[in-house]
Amino acid sequence: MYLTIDGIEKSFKNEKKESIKVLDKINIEVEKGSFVSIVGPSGCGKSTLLYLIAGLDKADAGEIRVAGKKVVKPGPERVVVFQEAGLFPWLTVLENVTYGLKLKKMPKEEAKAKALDILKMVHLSRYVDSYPHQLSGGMKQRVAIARALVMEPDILLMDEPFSALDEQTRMVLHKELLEIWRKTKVTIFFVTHNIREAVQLSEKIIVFATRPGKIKETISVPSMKDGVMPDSVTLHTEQRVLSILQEEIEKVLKEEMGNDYSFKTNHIHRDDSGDMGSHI
Ligand SMILES: Nc1ncnc2c1ncn2[C@@H]1O[C@H](COP(=O)(O)OP(=O)(O)OP(=O)(O)O)[C@@H](O)[C@H]1O
Repeated sequence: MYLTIDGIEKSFKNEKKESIKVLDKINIEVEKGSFVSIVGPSGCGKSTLLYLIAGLDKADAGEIRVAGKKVVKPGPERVVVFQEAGLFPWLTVLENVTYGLKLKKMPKEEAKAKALDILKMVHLSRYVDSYPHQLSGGMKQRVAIARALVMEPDILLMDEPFSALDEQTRMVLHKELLEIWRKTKVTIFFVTHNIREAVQLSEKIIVFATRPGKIKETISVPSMKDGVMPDSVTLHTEQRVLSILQEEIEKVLKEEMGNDYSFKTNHIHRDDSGDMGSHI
């Protein structure tokens, strides 16, 4: 297996200094070149798991391996694309994308050629000399994806990369990300609270239970041989994920609202964008 998450556990201290278990015995195996999403209620530990894979945080127990190597610290072979593009405002698009290659001491011309190739893939060839403030949110996120891909990572970790974008831009970026994924065959681990996004993008969806976060169910998304998934398949898969999550969302609501909890299961719907409101 390309990514192996073996018995991962993680706790954090809350305001009262009590230790709260956030991730409990997480075991996941991801094949090379696959596209896996994690969905689950807000606070179930999706980002925490992603940071552990990135090496940005350390687990209390268990082990993570990517391409056979044990994860002990952050590295360019496990890049993260966050919700905020986080570009350097004083650098142009091209300079932002070549920044990591410069640190790797790649010759300037080689780095430039590589960056231009990737920028073409994300349809930003016309904007190489622009500065981040001159770009839309979607374009900034494309630069962030290009900056990650130029490092030729073993795995691309994406933490709600499109959740700040409007629906139309998100759709365009979904299409582009799938094109990139098919072209580069990069392994993608994608965290989202948007069920439809997970269904449209990934081959496998890992549904998390919450408090503590653990795997509730793993769903394979029917493959799209011609690249286009019929609406009926999307809706059916979304509905399956939603029904698995319903119990978890109710658990969160009950805990947060105590005796005031009066929701009925049929009051929990996703909105038209596939989002689940503030509880997922
Ligand atoms: N550094 C930290 N210190 C203390 N608690 C933390 C820390 N990081 C995360 N937590 C807690 O761990 C839990 C899981 O957080 P995490 O961000 O991983 O959840 P999530 O599923 O990604 O949520 P969301 O969908 O809202 O982003 C939350 O209760 C959060 O408050």
